[in-house]
Amino acid sequence: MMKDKKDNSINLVSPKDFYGVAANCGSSSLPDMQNADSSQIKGANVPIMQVGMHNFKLPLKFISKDCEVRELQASVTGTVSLASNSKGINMSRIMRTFYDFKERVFSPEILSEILRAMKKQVSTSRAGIKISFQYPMKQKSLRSGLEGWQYYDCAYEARLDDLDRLRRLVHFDFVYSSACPCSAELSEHARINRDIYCVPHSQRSKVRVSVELAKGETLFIEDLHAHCLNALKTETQVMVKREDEQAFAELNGAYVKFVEDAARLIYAELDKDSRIADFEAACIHLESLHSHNAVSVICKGKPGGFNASFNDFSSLVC
Ligand SMILES: Nc1nc2c(ncn2[C@@H]2O[C@H](COP(=O)(O)OP(=O)(O)OP(=O)(O)O)[C@@H](O)[C@H]2O)c(=O)[nH]1
Repeated sequence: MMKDKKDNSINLVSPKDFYGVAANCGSSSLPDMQNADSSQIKGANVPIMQVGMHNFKLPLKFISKDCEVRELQASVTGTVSLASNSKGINMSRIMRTFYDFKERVFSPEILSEILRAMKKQVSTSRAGIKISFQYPMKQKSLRSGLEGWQYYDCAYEARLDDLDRLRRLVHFDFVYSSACPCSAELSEHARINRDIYCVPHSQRSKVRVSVELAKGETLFIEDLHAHCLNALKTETQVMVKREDEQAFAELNGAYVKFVEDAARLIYAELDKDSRIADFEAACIHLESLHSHNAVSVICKGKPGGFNASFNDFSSLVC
């Protein structure tokens, strides 16, 4: 629809003309504000650390440890650096570059190819990408022999810096039950000394494990799940009959844990895996005793790696 300047009437552009105009224009003859000269920069003419797209969604293929390919919904965030004197980036090129890979099977390995293509297409010195997805795994019940699907919040992340150094990270959330060791002791004390029956407090808890892969190494989601289960034992259950519930109660009795214990148990597990160059684990226990949560963060402490910078845990609440 175009406004006729003379008599203020509105000219309706016919569909033929509309597409004709569009076909003749092409984006090359359209204004290109993102590539305007530095006189068009508003505010301070300084570099920008990250600029790009957050949370665009598309179906992607992921491969399991037993080589099964699954199509899952993914949410992608891709950003690049922007130098001073540059007004803006060609924003669509981040998504268009990513779409060039959309038929590929995704694992941490492919991210470096995508980042190199992003740096080239957007002519930038740094690039970063994070692909978040929910990964399904079958969980066997503790005693009844049944099974059910459990979904895990995961993400593959990678960054390519100015010197083309690559960091590849895998993030994995593991939800578990934490029975309090102090409450367990106090309950036993009341039973033995005053014949009082008590139930120690326990609560749903979560650990977000972020691991940096060693150069040339890979890790499957199933590997991180195995590490968390070996460390914490009391994963929340899917298919539960009474015999499974009794088994779960026994498991919690055998593996009581403070939020400090959870962090150190995960540390001990991840520290053994040579495929992991660095890691951070953030734990949150949604306390049923308190009106607040108990939290902890632990990291391997590789120089220049995760430094357990202050975590406000807001993104961790189950
Ligand atoms: N840089 C930038 N672009 C934005 C922003 N918000 C919306 N856009 C739009 O992103 C759209 C796509 O940008 P481009 O990738 O440059 O589109 P294009 O110029 O047709 O793509 P090329 O042909 O690759 O140059 C443009 O219409 C921008 O106006 C923003 O905050 N920053």
